[in-house]
Amino acid sequence: MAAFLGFLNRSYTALNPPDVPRSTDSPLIKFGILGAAKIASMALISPAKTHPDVVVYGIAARDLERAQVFAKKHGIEKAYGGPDAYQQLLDDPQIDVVYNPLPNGLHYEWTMKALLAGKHVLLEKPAANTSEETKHMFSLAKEKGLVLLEAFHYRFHPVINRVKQIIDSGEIGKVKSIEHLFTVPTGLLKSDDIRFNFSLGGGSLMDEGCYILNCTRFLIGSEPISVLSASAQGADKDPRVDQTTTASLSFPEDVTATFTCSLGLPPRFGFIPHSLPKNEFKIIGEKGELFCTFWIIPTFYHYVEVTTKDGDTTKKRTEKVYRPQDVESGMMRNWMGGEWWTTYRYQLEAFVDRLKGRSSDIWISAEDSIGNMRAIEMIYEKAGLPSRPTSTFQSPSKAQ
Ligand SMILES: NC(=O)C1=CN([C@@H]2O[C@H](COP(=O)(O)OP(=O)(O)OC[C@H]3O[C@@H](n4cnc5c(N)ncnc54)[C@H](OP(=O)(O)O)[C@@H]3O)[C@@H](O)[C@H]2O)C=CC1
Ligand SMILES: O=C1OC[C@@H](O)[C@H](O)[C@H]1O
Repeated sequence: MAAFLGFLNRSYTALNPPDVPRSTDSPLIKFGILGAAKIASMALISPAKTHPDVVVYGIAARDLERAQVFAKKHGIEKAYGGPDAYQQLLDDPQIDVVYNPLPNGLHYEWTMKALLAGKHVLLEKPAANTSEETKHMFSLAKEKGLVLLEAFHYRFHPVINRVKQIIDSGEIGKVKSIEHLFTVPTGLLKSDDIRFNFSLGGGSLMDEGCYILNCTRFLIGSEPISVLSASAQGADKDPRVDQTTTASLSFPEDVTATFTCSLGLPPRFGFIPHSLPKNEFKIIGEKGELFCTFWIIPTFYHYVEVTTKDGDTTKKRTEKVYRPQDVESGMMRNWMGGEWWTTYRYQLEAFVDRLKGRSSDIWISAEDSIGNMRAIEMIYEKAGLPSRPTSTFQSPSKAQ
């Protein structure tokens, strides 16, 4: 009962966060959003309400009415609409930071344009369609002295840092393998969803696989050496779009990572439907195992189960980690946070810290983002699928 009430309390507050007073010490950091994307509310607008230094100031949509409706709904001051709306938002001197939740295939063009306009960028995952594009974006950000972050929000939540801490402590022994599942049942996503559009950077590997690869590389602490096997089931409308991908990767020190990601997992035995999305991993070590579920939305629900064997004795314990202080000693010692803080709220805290020149020890570096896209490309190649198309945008910048 207490657990259920805790779940209700956390979920309610996470979805209806208290509006905190704006800071009067320094000018507010003004965010502008490119596109009235579904994820914008959860990933930025809601977290911004509880950050005293931040305001979401502008929204640009291809359709003016859409921008205005979105602005009214979320209390956003400025709405840009029409074919030039995105560039108009970038040209607004009031805006300090651009949030880019456009379809993956447009990440590169609009992040480059935002950086060229002198804006910091919070960029949705995956960073771009290719690793080359990812490299160019980070080179330009560096050249301009701007903050660019690929929004792998889960990395800023205490639970994944606690998992990393358990692994690094040696409690389950040397890691031998890691198995991931990140799937949604068939029918949850409509066939016209951007995730099924090849030129917009669709595919399960781009959408959910990018998280799996980022998490695996983080937990193992190295880059994959090779792809041992990879197979993809193409979507009905376009076989180049992987509806489901299964792959196995080899990492240094004989670690193997296996995963399945899916934008619509077909029914078991052809007729028993999967009712729930899955988001979980199991790490097998020489002395035990660690299982973690719903690491992508841990505020709402998750648990970590650690099983260790000592001779004939098996010990099992379950942890739930919502607060920075639950990550014993180290990494999150000085972090703000709370049980209802979402992954996105923790991410915004770290992003603003960077903008203010305070470097947090949890971050997604340029190398991390580039390495992730490389891993995606390696898997597509092994599965016999093309990488998602390169953008036609030509950057005038020398930082290539
Ligand atoms: N961090 C997270 O937890 C999540 C991240 N994402 C990522 O965020 C991004 C957006 O996802 P999501 O919010 O689900 O997507 P939506 O389809 O809701 O939003 C995409 C936006 O892109 C704009 N757009 C511009 N050009 C096109 C085009 N040719 N076709 C379609 N849309 C276009 C539209 O803006 P306009 O209003 O101008 O028409 C639209 O609002 C993706 O990169 C995805 O991977 C998605 C979900 C969760
Ligand atoms: O970023 C995301 O997180 C959750 C997924 O189910 C979704 O498709 C993806 O875009």
